[in-house]
Amino acid sequence: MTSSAAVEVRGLRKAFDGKVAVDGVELTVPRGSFYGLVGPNGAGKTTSLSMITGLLRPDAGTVTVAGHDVWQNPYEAKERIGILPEGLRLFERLGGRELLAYTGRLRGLTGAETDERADQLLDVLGLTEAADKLVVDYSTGMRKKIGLAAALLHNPPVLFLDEPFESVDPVSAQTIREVLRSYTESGSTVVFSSHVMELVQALCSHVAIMADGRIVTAGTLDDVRGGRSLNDAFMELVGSPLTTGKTKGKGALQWLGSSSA
Ligand SMILES: Nc1ncnc2c1ncn2[C@@H]1O[C@H](COP(=O)(O)OP(=O)(O)OP(=O)(O)O)[C@@H](O)[C@H]1O
Repeated sequence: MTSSAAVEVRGLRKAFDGKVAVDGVELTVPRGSFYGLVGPNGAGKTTSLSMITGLLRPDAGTVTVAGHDVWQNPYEAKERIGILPEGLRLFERLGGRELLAYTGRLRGLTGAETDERADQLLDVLGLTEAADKLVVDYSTGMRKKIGLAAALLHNPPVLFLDEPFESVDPVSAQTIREVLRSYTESGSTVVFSSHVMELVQALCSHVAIMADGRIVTAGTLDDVRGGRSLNDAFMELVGSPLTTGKTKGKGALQWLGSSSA
């Protein structure tokens, strides 16, 4: 792996019951980049991120994170990874602060270090008041935020986030953006998946567009956009079923609306 790459993915594949979900993904994520992974529903983003972070065993391919092979040397690799996965499972019967204390110890931090970092993260993410509330009683957005705090606690060099802004209120989203920006400016790397093109365009230095289990295009934001908005580039490369689907040109959905009832 080149020294400037935070993540190298080669020939990554996965099929479920014979149906290919990820079909030979190749990706190089430069160190210090803010890397967006976009693609339509079912494109294979979550499956790819799960394999890249060591949560799902690939059928084929290799992944290195910060120079460590995720599947050959999982401990070395996972020490360097922070992850906010899709459908995050949390210890529901712990309070937010307890969850961070537990995570800190799992990550090898001292109690004092964990407490200090946890206090700061709870404060910045607006969770101080809810710090002693059980996670089971958190809202969806609060769960995202406590999950993000847990992912950041050990200050990993590479952070993987699956839809980190989903269900998060605008004020918290702005805070998260600022936290992640300063995190990448200090040389750490963020890889995140999102459906919100404006957000990816505003935040990311690099983008990969994925469709049907493959990377359609990847590179710097400017290269991928090619002078257009990211949304236009996405639409051009991936297409909309209204213009490319089997009902195109046949007045798709003309029955919808103007109901007489
Ligand atoms: N555990 C599983 N068992 C069977 N099929 C699966 C499983 N996980 C994912 N798939 C299939 O793999 C394909 C890719 O799914 P994936 O969740 O990776 O897409 P995605 O790009 O993250 O989509 P979205 O944007 O909707 O979250 C889909 O066809 C999905 O049905």
